[in-house]
Amino acid sequence: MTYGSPALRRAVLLANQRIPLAKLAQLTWGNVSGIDREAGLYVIKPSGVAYDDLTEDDLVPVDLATGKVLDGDLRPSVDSESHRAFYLAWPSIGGVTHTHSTNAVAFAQADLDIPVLGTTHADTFDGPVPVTRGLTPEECATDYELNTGRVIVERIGDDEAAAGMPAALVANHGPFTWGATPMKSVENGIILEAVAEMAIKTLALNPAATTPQHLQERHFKRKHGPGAYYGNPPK
Ligand SMILES: O=C(CO)[C@@H](O)[C@H](O)COP(=O)(O)O
Repeated sequence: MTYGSPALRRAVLLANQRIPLAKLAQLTWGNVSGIDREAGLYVIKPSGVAYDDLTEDDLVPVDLATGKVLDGDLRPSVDSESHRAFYLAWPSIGGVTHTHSTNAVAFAQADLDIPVLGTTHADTFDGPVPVTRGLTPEECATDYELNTGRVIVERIGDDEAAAGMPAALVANHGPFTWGATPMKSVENGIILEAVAEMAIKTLALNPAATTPQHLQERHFKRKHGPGAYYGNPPK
């Protein structure tokens, strides 16, 4: 029995192959998954496999409820449990991406939210892209990857909030992004890296740079619809 439809496997393969094309990761420092909620599973990039060598058959099917591998000899990405935490928390998402893209990781390592410094950011993210709290020693010692996902869910909030803020930075680690499809989650990773680089350059030119709230909201609602959620969960 093959777990995960050919269409899902194709979508997840193409999304993973977009990571090196968009220069979001060195080596295999990134992974994408996609979910089939009816089947109660998601498929994810296998751990350590080069993007160039990746095939649809290599993708690892994982049981959503238990996190157990359903078939095959390859290990799922080490971040599988983080992906699973998002699928369990947010029913609307269909894909998750994790990368180590340089500028987003710089903000995660600096323990800084990515501020809204222009409409490029506001078009996609409804406020500053948050950095999470650090994991406690206990959270690091047990269920590390699941707890990594949990601190993001804790910081972002419910399904509606996750739609308005499809990204977060894990403190001292790096970005996770999500979306309605696997490819959308990668595209949100591409946008995140772009606005992180723009923010670093903007703040280097003018440390006092800001964007008026009314302009931020206009652009976010223009992109997401007038009724779209706006207002990143308060710290
Ligand atoms: O976050 C990390 C390591 O810090 C991971 O994303 C790895 O960089 C990729 O691991 P695999 O997906 O190959 O297991």
